[in-house]
Amino acid sequence: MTTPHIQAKSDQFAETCLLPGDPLRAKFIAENYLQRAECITSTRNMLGYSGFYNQRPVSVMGTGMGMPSCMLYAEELIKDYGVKRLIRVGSCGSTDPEIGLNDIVLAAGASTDSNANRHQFNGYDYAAIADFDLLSGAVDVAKQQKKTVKVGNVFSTDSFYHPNRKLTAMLNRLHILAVEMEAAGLYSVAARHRARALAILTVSDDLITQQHLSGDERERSFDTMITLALAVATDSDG
Ligand SMILES: O=P(O)(O)O[C@H]1O[C@H](CO)[C@@H](O)[C@H]1O
Ligand SMILES: O=c1cc[nH]c(=O)[nH]1
Repeated sequence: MTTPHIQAKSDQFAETCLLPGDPLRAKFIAENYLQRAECITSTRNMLGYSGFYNQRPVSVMGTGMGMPSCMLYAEELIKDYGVKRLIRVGSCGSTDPEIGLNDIVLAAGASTDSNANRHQFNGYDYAAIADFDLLSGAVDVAKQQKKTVKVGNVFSTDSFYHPNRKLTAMLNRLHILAVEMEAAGLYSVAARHRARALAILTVSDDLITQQHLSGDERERSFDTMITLALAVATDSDG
């Protein structure tokens, strides 16, 4: 069975899927990290692949930018393709002076300026949180791999170019570590379907010092995050 947005056959996705916003980052991961990777969907150029890492099946698919796009793909992957673990591998802007370019943030929770979760929750405020097992698994794997990660709250925004000029300072006051555009929506979709989700993020923009990675680096670097996420994805306890 296909969906309007995914042309893969129903059995072609692994139970664990990495989800970068950028479909070309999905291609980069598939071609450089997976064994026997096969492109299984390209509808709207939203590339998705399945292959193996450490002999275990894993998929990777782009979600596009922003919550509406990410939530749509997450919903179809879970409901129509049986994906059970969704690990976002995204870029983010750091809002904490202790966190700089290329640092890794694990989004334990995701605050938001979006109404996307209120639509599902009668207008109430939903506390969007990562799956605890995936999160604690990622912390353990990071320790094994001797990688430093920061764990905390992030801010999922609908506006990359945010109208609030004081946003960074406001988020820092509430100890929010970074800004991105999908985690809050991904977490609510996963929770609604009793799937597991975690956002692992790499800092591409230091919003305090105004240092930025290039577009090419956002597509083709991030080895620290990718190898962490793949180890979590293929963890035998998963
Ligand atoms: O690098 P990705 O995963 O796309 O994530 C971040 O980058 C995009 C904005 O440049 C948004 O999707 C944001 O969440
Ligand atoms: O949403 C995002 C992603 C990367 N960098 C940002 O500043 N914001």
